Amino acid sequence: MSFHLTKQFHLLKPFVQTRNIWASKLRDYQKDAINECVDAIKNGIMRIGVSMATGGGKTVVFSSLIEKLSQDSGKTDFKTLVLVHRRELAHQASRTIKRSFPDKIVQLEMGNQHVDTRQCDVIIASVQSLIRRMDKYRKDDVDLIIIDEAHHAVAESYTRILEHFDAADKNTNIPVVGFSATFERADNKALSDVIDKIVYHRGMLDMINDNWLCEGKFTTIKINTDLSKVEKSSSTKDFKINSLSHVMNVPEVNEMILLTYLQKKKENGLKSTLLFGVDIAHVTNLHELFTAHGINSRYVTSNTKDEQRDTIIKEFKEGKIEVLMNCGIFTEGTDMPNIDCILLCRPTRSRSLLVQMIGRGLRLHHSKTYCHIIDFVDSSEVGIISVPSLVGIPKSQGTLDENTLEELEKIKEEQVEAKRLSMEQEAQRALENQNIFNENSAKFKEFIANTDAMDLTMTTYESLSQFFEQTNNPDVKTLEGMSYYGKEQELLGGSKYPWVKFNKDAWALALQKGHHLRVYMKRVPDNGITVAKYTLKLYREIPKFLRHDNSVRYAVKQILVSSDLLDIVSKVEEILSNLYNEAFNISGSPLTSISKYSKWRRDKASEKQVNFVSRLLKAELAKRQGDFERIDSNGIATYVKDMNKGTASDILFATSLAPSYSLRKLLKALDFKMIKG
Ligand SMILES: Nc1ncnc2c1ncn2[C@@H]1O[C@H](COP(=O)(O)OP(=O)(O)OP(=O)(O)O)[C@@H](O)[C@H]1O
Repeated sequence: MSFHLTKQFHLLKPFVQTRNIWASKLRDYQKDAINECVDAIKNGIMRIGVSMATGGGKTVVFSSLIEKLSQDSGKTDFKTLVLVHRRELAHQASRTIKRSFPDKIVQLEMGNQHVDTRQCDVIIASVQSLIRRMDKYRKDDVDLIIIDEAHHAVAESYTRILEHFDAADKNTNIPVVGFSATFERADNKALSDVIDKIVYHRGMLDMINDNWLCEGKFTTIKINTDLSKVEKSSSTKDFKINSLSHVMNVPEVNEMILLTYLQKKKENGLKSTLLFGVDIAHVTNLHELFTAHGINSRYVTSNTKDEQRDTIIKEFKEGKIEVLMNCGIFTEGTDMPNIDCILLCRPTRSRSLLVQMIGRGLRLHHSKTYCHIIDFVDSSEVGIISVPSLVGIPKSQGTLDENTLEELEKIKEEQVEAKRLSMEQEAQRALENQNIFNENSAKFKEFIANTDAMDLTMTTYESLSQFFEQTNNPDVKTLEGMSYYGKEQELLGGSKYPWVKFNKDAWALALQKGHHLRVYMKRVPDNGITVAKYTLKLYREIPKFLRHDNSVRYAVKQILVSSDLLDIVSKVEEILSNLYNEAFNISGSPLTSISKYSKWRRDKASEKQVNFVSRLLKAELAKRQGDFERIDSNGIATYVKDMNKGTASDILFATSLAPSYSLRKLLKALDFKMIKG
């Protein structure tokens, strides 16, 4: 009985308005959608999808598509199966087809209604009923299958039905056309088991811009709940209703919903509000609360009898009910265009559910300019599809208040732009860092090469007098016969460079950018006597981004070991001139800048330095109260007040290497000074 369109697709003609009473009224985009379907089928793409925002008139479109394909088939007994998954959708489809094509025989396969296959043009079947009555149908009984709200079509029951009619794969001979507002969020892989191509898409914003849908104003209200612990269903991944109800159906949240409604009603003169609650208990509690505050509200749940439900819907449409509450009933296929406010009190992780809920309010109606959509979101927003996330705003920046979809799109664009900018900046920074890295590692390599070279080209002074001649050190003669300590004081402490003693047998000289030289003295036995052995080391501070391990701050290079401090000192001279001229790429004669006699060192210490040194000294004094007799915080204050920049930077440098030693020494010196008066 089935008419195999694939064999006759060339017979399909572009859609033209025919005898249907709606045809003259079909909107342009609806005609386009029909033509796209016809074209695809003509080209042998038999399992197709039409994506159209809620309220776009999918029922109207598929009614006309049925008529079109039926006419083109030339068959007098062309039969269409429309698959729906809920009562409202079945009735809506039935109404629309009958109204559009009054001479078509439309029958329902649902509940206690049964189709007479011999004399029916359109079978509207609820999936749940049809699956139990499949024996009644032969596989070629139908010529076209329409799936309403096709994002559900991946469910097993749909597949079984499609298999029964030999329409479960792309080689099907009969077209399968799915309609949905939310294809994009369905599991693509799974959806592709049922649909091969989405041939037409028209989104919510396009429809609003073209005035086919009413503008929404979105407000988010943060409520003090934590949904992160709410259990999730393993199949739908949405919150489990029981668990969600525990968190949402609490007096504080319900009161917040009431107060928000009252406030918005006052501001906007709301007349017809649709509220989505979590479960029957939630809706009942809210109903009680709203009624107690004089609000004319009713509710519909799965327990409400069909007749009663129809009466409530009728009264609501007539404006007799202010707030209509429901849980899971009015999500799809509800056509109540007068809705001017939606209270989303049922947080969801399902994008399609949110789209469907919002869609109820966006139908055009003479009584409203906007539909106010109020979204109650928890503070964590973990995985919740809230209104901002719906339009691609990852996480709402604060809350929304009366934002239109267009504004939300702008917010999204701004965020995308900000993200793009920050990515660009990051890329730029990364590039700069890379350059610095390259430059630094080049410098570092060069530096290492230079220090190696220095080692090789090091001038070894044959004698002290040769050193004195070459360094013009006037103090030379007094060194003879001095103790280690005396020599150190003379050659390092008395040097023209600001060496600091940062530990008992250790001195350091700051170079630049954290790089410094250190001289360590070790007493070693030599032919029965103890002699000093000095080691000169270069500490090169590793740039932070080059550090593999945060505890390793310096690259250390041993430069010279000698028992003669003068060797060390002359080597230092050489290193300094090499370093400052080459490795650090400083032109001119920068050596004076680290000289103890540089002018900058005599300037008064900055306030920051004064405060910092003062804090360090006071903290050290507090730790070692008993060690000093006279020095106190007043003494410290007097000392730091007159401190110059050179001294301050020496103290800070020494304490950066060994925090306590130099502070203790300084306190001791100050204490001594105080005793002396
Ligand atoms: N061409 C048209 N002329 C007049 N009214 C139309 C037209 N198309 C759609 N409508 C009306 O727009 C409303 C929404 O249509 P319909 O219910 O078919 O949309 P839908 O896309 O199926 O929505 P939902 O996804 O919410 O079920 C209905 O009231 C319908 O009568």
